[in-house]
Amino acid sequence: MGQRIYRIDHYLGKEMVKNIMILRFTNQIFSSCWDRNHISNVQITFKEKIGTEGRGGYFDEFGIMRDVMQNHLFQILSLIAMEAPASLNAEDIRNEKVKVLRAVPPVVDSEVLLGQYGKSEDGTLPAYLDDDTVPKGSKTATFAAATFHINNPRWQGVPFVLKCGKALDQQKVEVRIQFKDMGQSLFQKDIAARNELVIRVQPEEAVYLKMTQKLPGLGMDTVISELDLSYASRFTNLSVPDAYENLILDAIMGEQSNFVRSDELDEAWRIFTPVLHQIDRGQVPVEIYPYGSRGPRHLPDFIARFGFERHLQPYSWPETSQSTLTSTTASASGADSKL
Ligand SMILES: NC(=O)C1=CN([C@@H]2O[C@H](COP(=O)(O)OP(=O)(O)OC[C@H]3O[C@@H](n4cnc5c(N)ncnc54)[C@H](OP(=O)(O)O)[C@@H]3O)[C@@H](O)[C@H]2O)C=CC1
Ligand SMILES: O=C1O[C@H](COP(=O)(O)O)[C@@H](O)[C@H](O)[C@H]1O
Repeated sequence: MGQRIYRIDHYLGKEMVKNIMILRFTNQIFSSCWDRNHISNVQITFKEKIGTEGRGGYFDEFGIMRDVMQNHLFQILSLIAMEAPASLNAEDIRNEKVKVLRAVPPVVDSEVLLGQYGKSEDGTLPAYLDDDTVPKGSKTATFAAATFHINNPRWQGVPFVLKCGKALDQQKVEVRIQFKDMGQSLFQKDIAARNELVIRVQPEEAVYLKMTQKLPGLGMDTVISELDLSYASRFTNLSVPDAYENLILDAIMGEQSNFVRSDELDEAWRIFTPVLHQIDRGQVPVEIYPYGSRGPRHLPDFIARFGFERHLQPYSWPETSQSTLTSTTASASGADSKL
């Protein structure tokens, strides 16, 4: 075996990424349903509101798949999908991450959707090609969605959809685990929405579990609600360290579990390289999307193709609890609340 090198990936220093192993391996409620029998699909999403804004020269050589997906999002995928390591030792953790990546076949072009941002709908925000540092006529993707399959007993048949893009409608990084339908007819599907576990990496770290409840009142109406752990309200006297703060401390302490080992990188490149070469040769179409939108027009169809279902009932989250109960339930049911 050649000499192993270790690479920094600042996403491994983020608080909520470090929380993934704890969430998975200390909570029976999640540990026991973390598999193909319970989970329909997993979405790992990175969205930035700003475009390249003068950094296009650097970005254009690589594109969004190399810039964000192959590294940051793939590290998150490994932590979500790996088996429990034998110990918390750095090598044991990375052995499991490599093992799960070895079960992932190379991504194929028919399961990739690319986009490049154009001007905003109202024409006020610039297109990628308006960035002076971007080569004229560049076809580099600023948005990518791609689906990965893990051929092992835990994950066979569960698509992992990774999405990342610049100049979108929102700023967020999250993992959204969508559970399967209940599979019974006591309550109709339109009122028994799928459970979703959302791990919001940033901004405002949170873990929430979306679930169906009875809407308070005399009837049997339902509402999509959430079990919510928002860091800012739960841990009022603690601060969340910056990713680099965590990693610099790890480096000083000789703690290597949050650094990427070279064989993990080899596996990630094995999975990405064939399609990246096709993209570099211009063989994968790149759709223009407006600055500030959700991304390419075909995105909803793309994620639906891999099993993601939006709730049929609208969902709204009360920023402050109690006093908003009336308006939340009213908007969720679409009915006039009598509370
Ligand atoms: N603790 C907290 O701070 C909590 C905050 N909230 C907030 O409440 C809001 C709503 O919650 P959320 O769980 O996101 O619920 P939503 O019901 O809004 O679901 C969002 C999901 O639906 C997708 N989606 C959005 N629009 C479309 C569309 N037109 N077609 C297909 N898919 C679509 C999103 O994709 P994409 O990701 O690509 O946009 C995302 O995966 C969020 O702002 C959230 O942060 C909720 C619960 C707890
Ligand atoms: O490595 C990179 O990450 C940033 C996003 O990092 P974040 O900590 O702000 O989420 C991204 O903007 C940049 O293009 C990429 O090179």
